[in-house]
Amino acid sequence: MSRYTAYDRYTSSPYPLLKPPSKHLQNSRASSLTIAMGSSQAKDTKSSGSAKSVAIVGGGVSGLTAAYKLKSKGVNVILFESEGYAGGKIRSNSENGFLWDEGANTMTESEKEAGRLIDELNIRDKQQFPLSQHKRYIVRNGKPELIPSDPISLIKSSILSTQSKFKLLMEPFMWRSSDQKSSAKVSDEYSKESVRSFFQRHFGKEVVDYLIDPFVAGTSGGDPDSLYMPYAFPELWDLEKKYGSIIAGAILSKLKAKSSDKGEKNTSVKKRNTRASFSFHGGMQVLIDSLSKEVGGDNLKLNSKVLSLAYNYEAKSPNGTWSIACDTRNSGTKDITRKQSFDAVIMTAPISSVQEMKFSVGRSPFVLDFLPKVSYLPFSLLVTAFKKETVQRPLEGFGVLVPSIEQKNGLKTLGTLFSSMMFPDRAPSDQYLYTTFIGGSRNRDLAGAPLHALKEMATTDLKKLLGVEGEPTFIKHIHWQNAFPLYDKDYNLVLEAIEKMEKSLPGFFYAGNNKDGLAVGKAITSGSKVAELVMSYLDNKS
Ligand SMILES: Cc1cc2nc3c(=O)[nH]c(=O)nc-3n(C[C@H](O)[C@H](O)[C@H](O)COP(=O)(O)OP(=O)(O)OC[C@H]3O[C@@H](n4cnc5c(N)ncnc54)[C@H](O)[C@@H]3O)c2cc1C
Ligand SMILES: C=Cc1c2[nH]c(c1C)Cc1[nH]c(c(CCC(=O)O)c1C)Cc1[nH]c(c(C)c1CCC(=O)O)Cc1[nH]c(c(C)c1C=C)C2
Repeated sequence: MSRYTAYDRYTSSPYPLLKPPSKHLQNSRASSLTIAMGSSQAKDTKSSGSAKSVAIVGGGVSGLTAAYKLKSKGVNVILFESEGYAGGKIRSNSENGFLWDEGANTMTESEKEAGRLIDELNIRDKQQFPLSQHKRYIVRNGKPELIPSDPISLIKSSILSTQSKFKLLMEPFMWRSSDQKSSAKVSDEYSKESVRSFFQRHFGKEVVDYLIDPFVAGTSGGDPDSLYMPYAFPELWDLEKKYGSIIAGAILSKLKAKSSDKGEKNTSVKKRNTRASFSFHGGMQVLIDSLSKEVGGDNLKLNSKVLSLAYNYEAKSPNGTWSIACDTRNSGTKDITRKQSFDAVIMTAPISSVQEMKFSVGRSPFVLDFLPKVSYLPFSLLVTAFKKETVQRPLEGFGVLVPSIEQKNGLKTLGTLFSSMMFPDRAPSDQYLYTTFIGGSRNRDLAGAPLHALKEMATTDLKKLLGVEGEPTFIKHIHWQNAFPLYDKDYNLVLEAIEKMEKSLPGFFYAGNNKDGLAVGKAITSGSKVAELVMSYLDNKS
């Protein structure tokens, strides 16, 4: 299974053996439909008999989920994917007894839609939970320290100074009842506050340096100065608005949720630990393969890079249709192909790709100059294996994260997943497999370093942290030039521009991780929700 992309460079080894819902946007959808269609057009067409057709652009997990959901409701779908494979930022690979993920390594069911999809696809029995997943490490003074997993062990641990522990204990005193008149003040004062400033106000600098900084690096590739609270942690941002203290707020809202759950039946989904991370036997690819199978090969147009989208309508008819032109040269076709007549379009390609596409409405071009430039984070992943006897201090668990401040101890990587400790069947039994992340907003330049330099960085850090000796027995390099969008200070402008596109273009919908959050579960929810919106749009279209 080897796949090379033009979009993201993939370099093979020279060693053969070797939680942000964009509520503002979701709420605005109903009004955008009214504007796009006019109230006189809103007729029920369920009984019209003719099947509707929808074009989906982008075959990542959000596009595949949208296609699967629509198809299961009887809608004709065609999914256009520029690469020769589906999955986008999810893909697994295997060679010589090793199996590794090149994009997302794990996911959770924090989003209900993710659990629902796994059940619908019938892949529950393929779920694979990492061994000792709660053992996660942070580097302090050059050494990996276990991150305490509950408040008592945090107080007991040596990961924070006494002063920081005291500040943590005092944070609940920032609490205000939600009906206090000044309740919105804190967040208003610090409107668009950076992640660093927010957590520093609540917990102090050391907590930011040793807990928040590595956490945001390990979940978004960002850093506390570039990320902004309303987009990076919308739930905590809202909790503060409501309660002042985030610890007290979290406890109170958990209690409220528990009491409102009491009446509900104890379903198997409810009993599941939705926060646990997992993959599948065969890697994250299992999810993609299963979705692709459901969507069906004929509906999945690979090697089809969308170049332009046109909304065509006739003066006297209220209902227009979309046509799409794509470059299919990679699939052996000589030319640009035009596919006609879709009732709606779901766009899941990154904004940077949308900016390269041409849009038109009738005979007029629809110019996208209002779409701001999105900043994307580059990454290199180094997958390495070492003979077990050459690793002096192997650690059990999920992985280790390196706080920025620890760069002073010569560490250059952002963190390493203990891939075969989590999933022992992914490497021969005499070897350990690791996945090391380099780059992100902390070290944009390092992400593009040549392989020999990246290999040196990864092995040097693994030597310091785990005591690996000698050369890796196996190495793979994956480079993502645009791994994640950075939800920075002005990300609201991007979200507003997406909303403007949706309002201005009839039957045009946007979904995916450039809008609704980075986690795989959020991309699934995004695809699922957009399919529902499209269904109600189609039902209202005559
Ligand atoms: C290295 C890495 C590690 C990650 N780790 C995790 C993790 O452990 N857990 C987790 O929950 N999430 C993780 N993520 C994030 C998660 O994988 C992504 O956010 C999610 O998969 C995005 O899905 P998507 O469908 O929104 O976008 P994408 O997967 O980016 O899909 C968009 C698709 O659009 C296609 N496209 C672009 N332009 C065009 C065009 N012109 N025409 C047609 N198609 C086009 C692209 O080829 C792509 O397939 C990770 C991501 C990366 C990169
Ligand atoms: C060091 C860099 C990275 C590592 N993984 C990612 C990066 C950038 C990418 C990533 N990992 C997760 C997500 C989803 C985030 C979400 O909102 O759920 C993304 C985009 C999953 C994840 N990884 C870590 C945590 C705490 C989570 C959240 C889910 C969970 O709790 O399991 C921590 C972590 N990431 C990396 C390492 C080495 C590590 C911890 C030791 C690598």
